[in-house]
Amino acid sequence: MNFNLSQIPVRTSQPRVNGLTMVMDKGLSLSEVHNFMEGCGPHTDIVKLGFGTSFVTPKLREKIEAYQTYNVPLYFGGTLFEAFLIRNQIDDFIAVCKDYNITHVEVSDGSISIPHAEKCGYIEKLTKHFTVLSEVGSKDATHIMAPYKWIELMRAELEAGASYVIAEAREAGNVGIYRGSGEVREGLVQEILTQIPAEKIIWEAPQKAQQLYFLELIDHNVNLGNIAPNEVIPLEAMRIGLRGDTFHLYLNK
Ligand SMILES: O=C(O)[C@H](CS(=O)(=O)O)OP(=O)(O)O
Repeated sequence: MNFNLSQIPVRTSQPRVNGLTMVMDKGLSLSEVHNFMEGCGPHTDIVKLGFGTSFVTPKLREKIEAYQTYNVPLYFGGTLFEAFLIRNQIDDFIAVCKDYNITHVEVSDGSISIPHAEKCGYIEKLTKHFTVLSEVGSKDATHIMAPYKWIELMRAELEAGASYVIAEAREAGNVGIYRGSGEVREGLVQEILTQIPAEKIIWEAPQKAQQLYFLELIDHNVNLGNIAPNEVIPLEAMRIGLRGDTFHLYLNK
């Protein structure tokens, strides 16, 4: 930290296993990656190259290598996994990830329907090669799942070998664990937490109010995802009580 300030809650340290900040990169250029890492590397634990952006991003290899020089694990968005899967190209997906020395993959079914046993089979298969993050929740706002179902799917995916389960929200934070307005489905979240350890869940929380909800509900070391690159430092300050929204959380009254 840059100077001494008392009553700052202790953050887990990198490489973190909880307290993760997962960032969604939707197409930063090579030089922007270097700038981003210079400014936010100590507070960025994992980077998702969003949806199919990797297919069209110029200098992809150099960009991935750049992240790797900063020791930040990265993975292709779940949509890209689904794009390979629906084209019967899962072995090509594995080959591409290996070719780029990618260590993490996301297994999701947000845009397509996969029988759950089959999804768990992909998780199992991919854990032989990579650290797997699996995602629960649909990108279709009309697809509402009961809390018991979320719990059942999350539990099965962790048992299949996923290191974390990601709770779907999309880039806007308006589906999955949120209502269309962005409001948290609080009953759902709280019920999930009765059965699934918080350290094993990455909550997609692109909006500040959503991040704040989880910081207050769990703690400052909650795993949060789909954070925009320019929101990494503000989130880090908010985690430790240095933003108005959390200012009083850690002060001895
Ligand atoms: O990166 C992806 O594939 C998508 C992007 S968004 O969240 O739908 O905007 O996310 P994912 O949660 O990884 O499926």
